[in-house]
Amino acid sequence: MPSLGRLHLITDTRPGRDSLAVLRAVLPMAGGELVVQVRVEDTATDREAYDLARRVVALCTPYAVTCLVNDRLHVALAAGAVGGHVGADDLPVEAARRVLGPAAVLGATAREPGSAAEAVTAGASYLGVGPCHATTTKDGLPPAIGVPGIRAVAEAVAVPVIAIGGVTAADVPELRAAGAYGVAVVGALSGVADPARAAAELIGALTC
Ligand SMILES: Cc1ncc(COP(=O)(O)OP(=O)(O)O)c(N)n1
Ligand SMILES: Cc1nc(C(=O)O)sc1CCOP(=O)(O)O
Ligand SMILES: [Mg+2]
Repeated sequence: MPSLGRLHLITDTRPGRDSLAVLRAVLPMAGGELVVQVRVEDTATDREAYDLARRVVALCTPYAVTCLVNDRLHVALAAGAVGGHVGADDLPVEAARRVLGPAAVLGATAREPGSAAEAVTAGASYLGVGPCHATTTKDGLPPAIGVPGIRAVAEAVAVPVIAIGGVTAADVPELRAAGAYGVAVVGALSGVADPARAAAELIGALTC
């Protein structure tokens, strides 16, 4: 598996957001620490997901930035992404690994140590763990697990733990101390006045 970046930028396709503008701003300063996850609303068509993923892959390739696709692994393969991310409502991790193949990056969502260990056994190369804090970006999430919840999972697995859910640069020192390898964010980069500066702050905190 290619080495994994520590800052995962998840595309924000909510109305009024411009995920490609955010990406264009962040890419030139992010270097190898950036991973971009193409995530579209459940109501988006596969064609819309594919078109966005193709554009994201095209933007990421000159910077050698890893591009993943959330949920829709056929879109990941078709668009030339390096891998995908699955959760409880998506293909099981073991099936996702079969679809993507042994070399792909495969992320899985885990919210507690037991399912985290199972996901790793089934073939996950990293875990997205959360929600760390409350967030308005996504509906229907369980209660926040906080830094202790992130620590519990990080102590249970040997793959990178990516903390997600309401994460900001200010949270990063505590998350790293708890064993998180990196963070995945939507709001901390989308909808801020200066995404490049926000990304620099996050990467600085993740790599110091
Ligand atoms: C890095 C990362 N962690 C968790 C998630 C959430 O995935 P999932 O539980 O499948 O929910 P959706 O994102 O599909 O709504 C993620 N996407 N990325
Ligand atoms: C897409 C997603 N999944 C989560 C989970 O806990 O599974 S939290 C989340 C949204 C993350 O956005 P923000 O950084 O704006 O809080
Ligand atoms: Mg999912």
